Amino acid sequence: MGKIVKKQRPVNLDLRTINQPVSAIASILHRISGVITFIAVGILLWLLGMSLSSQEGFLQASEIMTGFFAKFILWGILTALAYHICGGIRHVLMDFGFLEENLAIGSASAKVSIAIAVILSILAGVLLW
Ligand code: HEM
Repeated sequence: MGKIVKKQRPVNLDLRTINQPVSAIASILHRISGVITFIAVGILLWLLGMSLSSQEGFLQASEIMTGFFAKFILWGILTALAYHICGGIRHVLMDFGFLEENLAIGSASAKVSIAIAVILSILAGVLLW
């Protein structure tokens, strides 16, 4: 006997039209910040290699880092790293059972990690400019 399935089921797969809970936003940001951090490792190693190659290399790296665009990229990297670490610590605390895994704690800890990352991002901006 076939299953009885409602023909008009609610289907909404357009993520832009779904009101995402803060924990979902925190999760998406954690993935994006992880990918940015991964790309950043290459950029920072390239810069480190240049600065250690010779005296001229060091001056060249210093020169690159005085530009607004380079500072903006570095600020983005530091912001992504700050958020990734905050979100990562939240994950670790949940995994070890220090934070209860329920909706209220999940939402509150997501808000706290985003807020701390915003503060660290502002501090990174102050440090760079
Ligand atoms: C070079 C440094 C790092 C890079 C490139 C990096 C990159 C990534 C990437 C790409 C993911 C996968 C995200 C996903 O699939 O949703 C991830 C996950 C994760 N990262 Fe990092 N990460 C770095 C440092 C850190 C640090 C310092 C922490 C600790 C605070 C951390 C904690 C985590 C945790 C807990 C997860 C798993 C999250 C989950 O279960 O959804 N990561 N990382």
